[in-house]
Amino acid sequence: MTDPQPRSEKPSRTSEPAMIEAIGLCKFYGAFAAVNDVSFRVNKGELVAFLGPNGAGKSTTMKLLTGYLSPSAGVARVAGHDMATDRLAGSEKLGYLPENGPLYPDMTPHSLLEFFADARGLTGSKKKERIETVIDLCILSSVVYKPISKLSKGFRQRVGMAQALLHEPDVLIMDEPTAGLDPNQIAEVRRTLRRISEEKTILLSTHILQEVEAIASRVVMINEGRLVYDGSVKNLDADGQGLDAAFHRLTRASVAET
Ligand SMILES: Nc1ncnc2c1ncn2[C@@H]1O[C@H](COP(=O)(O)OP(=O)(O)OP(=O)(O)O)[C@@H](O)[C@H]1O
Repeated sequence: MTDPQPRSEKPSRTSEPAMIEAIGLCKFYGAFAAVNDVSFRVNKGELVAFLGPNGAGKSTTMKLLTGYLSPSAGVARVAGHDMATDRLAGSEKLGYLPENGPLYPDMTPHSLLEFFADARGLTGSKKKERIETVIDLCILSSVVYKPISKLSKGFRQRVGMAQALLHEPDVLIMDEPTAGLDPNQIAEVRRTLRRISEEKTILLSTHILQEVEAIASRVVMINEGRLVYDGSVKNLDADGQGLDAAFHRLTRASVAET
């Protein structure tokens, strides 16, 4: 089988420590491999886009990295902590925005943030200050006392982001933070991401290739559970045909071989 991986360019921050590491990660459901021997790292300060078609295994990989699922084989590390054996320590450094945003639709953004602040052990003035900071950062002040169930998808995503940022994590893993948003909301989420990416290490999955060009420094791509690209955005489009064409080529490779 030919190797469709043009891993031709080194990430720009190779000297920085790895904050997210997937090492030979596998997740099997019966005989089906949702994630198959996936290895990559995200170094401190990088914003890496995680791409792949529907069903490629992005959410499963992210759940393995966050310790939400345990791997069938391999190791997931966040800030050096093995998420299978040292999840609590890793979780202190990690903010996670799951695919469908925050739960608890009957709560308001404020009560949800209070709930998570309590769960994170934040108290007193620190708790108040962190809640105010993430409300400002994610531009939530106009909806802070409305039930989450009544908020637009864009605001719900931002509530999820605020929750993920509450404990000042160094690392963010975000599963499709712009899914289902209109162009204005996407622009707003992008601005928020740019603001926070100055200080954080971020892995985010997306289907939107323009998103990648707009915000990411590097791309990791999977297809049918396997890594098919790990390199710069620039190199992904080395032949000048555009990112759509590159995505198509890389994610059709294994289909063509079967
Ligand atoms: N609990 C499960 N049991 C069996 N199969 C599963 C389970 N969870 C996921 N899968 C399968 O694993 C594969 C990868 O799913 P995953 O949700 O990780 O893909 P994805 O890349 O995030 O897709 P999308 O872009 O549509 O969200 C899919 O074929 C999915 O049906």
